[in-house]
Amino acid sequence: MKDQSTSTAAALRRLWPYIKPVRTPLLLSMSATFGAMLCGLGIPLITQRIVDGPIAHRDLAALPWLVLLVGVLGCTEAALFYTRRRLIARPAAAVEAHLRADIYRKLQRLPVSFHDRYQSGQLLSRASTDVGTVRRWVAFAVIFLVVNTSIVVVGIGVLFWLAPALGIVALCYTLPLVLMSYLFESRFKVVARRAQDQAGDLTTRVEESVLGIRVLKAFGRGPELSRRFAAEARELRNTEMAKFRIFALLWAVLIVLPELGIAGQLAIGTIGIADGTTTIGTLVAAIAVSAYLRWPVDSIGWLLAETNQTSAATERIFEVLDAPVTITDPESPVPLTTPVVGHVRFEDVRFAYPGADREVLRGIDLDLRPGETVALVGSTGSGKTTLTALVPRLYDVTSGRVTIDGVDVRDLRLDVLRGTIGAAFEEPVLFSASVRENVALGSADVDDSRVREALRVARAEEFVEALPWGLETRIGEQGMSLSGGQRQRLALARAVVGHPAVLVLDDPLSALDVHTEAEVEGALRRVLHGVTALVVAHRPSTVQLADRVAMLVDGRIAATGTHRELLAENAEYRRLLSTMEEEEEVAAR
Ligand SMILES: Nc1ncnc2c1ncn2[C@@H]1O[C@H](COP(=O)(O)OP(=O)(O)OP(=O)(O)O)[C@@H](O)[C@H]1O
Repeated sequence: MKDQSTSTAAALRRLWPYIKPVRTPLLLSMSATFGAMLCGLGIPLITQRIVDGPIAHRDLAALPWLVLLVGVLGCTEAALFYTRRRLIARPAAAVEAHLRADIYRKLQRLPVSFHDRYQSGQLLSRASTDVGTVRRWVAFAVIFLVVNTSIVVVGIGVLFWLAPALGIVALCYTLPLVLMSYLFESRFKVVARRAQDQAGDLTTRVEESVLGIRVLKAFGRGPELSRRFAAEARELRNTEMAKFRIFALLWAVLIVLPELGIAGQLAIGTIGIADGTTTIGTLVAAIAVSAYLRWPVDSIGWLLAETNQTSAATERIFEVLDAPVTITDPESPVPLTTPVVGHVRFEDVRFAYPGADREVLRGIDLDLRPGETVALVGSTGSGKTTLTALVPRLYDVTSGRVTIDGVDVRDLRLDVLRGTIGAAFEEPVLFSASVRENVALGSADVDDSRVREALRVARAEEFVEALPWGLETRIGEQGMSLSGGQRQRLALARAVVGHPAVLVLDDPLSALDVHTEAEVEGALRRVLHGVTALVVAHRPSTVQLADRVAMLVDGRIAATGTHRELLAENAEYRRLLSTMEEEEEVAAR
């Protein structure tokens, strides 16, 4: 139990940098709550005075003052509770906003290898559900945990002051109750974490199904996926049920023990009255105090469970915030001489994905002369995409180096490197934003004329102008649907908008029909003009656009040369090309 409370406390301590800036309103809110609860606790004591004074002596002289005092205490209690709410809203929202911003910023900085490891649903639930859990804890649970525990201590002190025997009875049920709630909350923490993970998995499943709805429909996999989803949802339900069972047991204990305690106090108090050692007013006050303490005592178990859930959420949030950012700016960046020439070299480059025991690239030497377009071909899984990803440092080489104009890409500031390179990927991702924003994403500080120029180069200007709001038309998931070719051309425009010296393109012609391919090919021809480009080619037509071809076999460059040279001299290249042609024919059918 000790270990667990230590780890809960350690996890929650991590929140201190977020809570520190709002500690003053938080403490004021806590004090207001404590003051309000003290007012509530004062009312039974006045009741004692009324019972033992005006009622016992049938003398109403003091009654108006005592009643007025009850009224004043009641109003103060209400005013303080109001103040608590007013004070806490802003700091709790600030903690939530600060955490969320940090997670988002960190997710942007984390390398692609981190995102490979985590499912997007898991990350989404950390940035939304877990952060929400922390906000609720700051706004409510932590305040009431401190205040209610203090009020229980003060209340039991009052009972001892009224009649020690009644105080002992209260202690007898309060201590086991707190102990039991500790036991239950430790079980609850494990189940709560499992439920959070399962909810994350379920979110991923929904997200994937929505994003891949075309594939699922095309292959008629909907019913099967629904069955799998139902099975996972059932698992989550079972975990939630286990959570509720633990909670139900906790509540049963929370109810039965105080009731038994009040029964004991009634018995002992009544005997005291019969003996003349206690007054009726004292017994009434003691029962009222015990009744008033019911909620604070009952709530401790629940608040501890909330605290545990928050600690689990905090651990998950910090798994992201603590993840190492492995691809960073160098300590002493080397500048690129301007204008950038765009001479790209791969020198004995080796690469293995993190955690993989097999190297994907095993000693790549490739020289891309300034302004040259090199097509990268190779059988599926030979490492073409991986090789292109090393240029903008989406991954870092395991050994060897990639240079631009003689400078190792790891010695360049990341913004300089990525400003020098334009990239487009096999799947042209569009964001829910206007055409202009989607294209301008390719470079910082581009104006409309640059966006239009990029659209012109990528042969996208005409269809963009035909969109209902032109450049302002919202596209992406929540906007207008575009055809495959239109998406590819926007992705190309995005790649060239910053006038990059180097382009890395992961087959921008794949997955296009013949007509669209011709359109994008035209665009590509213009895009490639005057820049150094490394283009992954899955189709013979892409190969034709290149000055030179490099063939990847088994993690090494097996041959380089012009398309004609390789066709004439290299049997393996001929074989590869005919496979590519066959695949293209199958795709066209
Ligand atoms: N994120 C990743 N983590 C671990 N292994 C990966 C990752 N991405 C790719 N791989 C593996 O690295 C190898 C090379 O993949 P890569 O995508 O670079 O090949 P490719 O030549 O571009 O293939 P294709 O022509 O099918 O697009 C494959 O065996 C693949 O399974």
